[in-house]
Amino acid sequence: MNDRPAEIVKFDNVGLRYGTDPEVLTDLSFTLFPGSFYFLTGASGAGKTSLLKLLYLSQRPSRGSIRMFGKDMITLPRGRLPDFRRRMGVVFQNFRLVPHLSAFDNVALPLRLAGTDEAKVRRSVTDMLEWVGLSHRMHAIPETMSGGEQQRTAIARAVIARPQILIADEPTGNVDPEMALKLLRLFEALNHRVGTTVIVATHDVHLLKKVPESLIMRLNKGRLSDPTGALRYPPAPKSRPSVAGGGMMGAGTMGAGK
Ligand SMILES: Nc1ncnc2c1ncn2[C@@H]1O[C@H](COP(=O)(O)OP(=O)(O)OP(=O)(O)O)[C@@H](O)[C@H]1O
Repeated sequence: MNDRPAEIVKFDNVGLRYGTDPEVLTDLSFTLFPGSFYFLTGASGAGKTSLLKLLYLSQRPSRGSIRMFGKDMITLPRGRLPDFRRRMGVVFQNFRLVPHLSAFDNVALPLRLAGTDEAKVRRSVTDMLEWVGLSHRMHAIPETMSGGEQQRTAIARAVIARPQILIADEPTGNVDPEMALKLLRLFEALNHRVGTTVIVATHDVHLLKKVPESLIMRLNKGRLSDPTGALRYPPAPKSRPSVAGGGMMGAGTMGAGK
């Protein structure tokens, strides 16, 4: 009935150093549960981006154990990484949109890479761009788009393939407070309606209050300030209504536009 693992991420005594430098992440042990909403916070240089890189598998830890989706990521052969990356949506701090592709083609990328039928790609991407309030900008290339439009395109691309986990690095760093709130509502909608686990790194403490049910992980110089991991931990994931049929694609707008 439910093929999701009880936990989506489990770190045990993870450490990370770059080259021969001192560790930038030390003794990280925590669990992320499916369907929960996490903020990762801490001062600049605390290690937020480094922790997210471990999560989206672009960096291997120097020590410790990382399990994701019920599998050991440390011993996973490199060739299997793409399978696992496909389950993740990543919003990078600097968007990383493909500069010569339109908003439409950027958002379509994950579906096309997965070999999705083109008619379905067209339908899904059109729906998704509507969902993020960008129908009128679908043919625009990134350099002609505002920061907020690029950010929403990046978010649409991250969620189009309905990832099991959304990993977002300072996703509101480049937009005004009104847009920041709008984007946060998009993440909440994804979390509520699709059941995606969300982790958002931010140093903006005001954002934390905007999602009352979120769980807060605080990094301090590479350590989680609560040694047990995420603060205000849930004993178990909250149950979410199951998503039938089109799920997010069929959900119409989710408050992204106005
Ligand atoms: N590729 C790298 N090589 C060497 N050191 C690095 C590398 N990436 C990050 N660091 C160092 O690791 C530490 C943590 O950096 P990280 O970018 O993870 O922090 P952060 O909390 O995301 O900071 P910010 O909020 O400013 O983005 C910093 O001291 C940084 O200089």
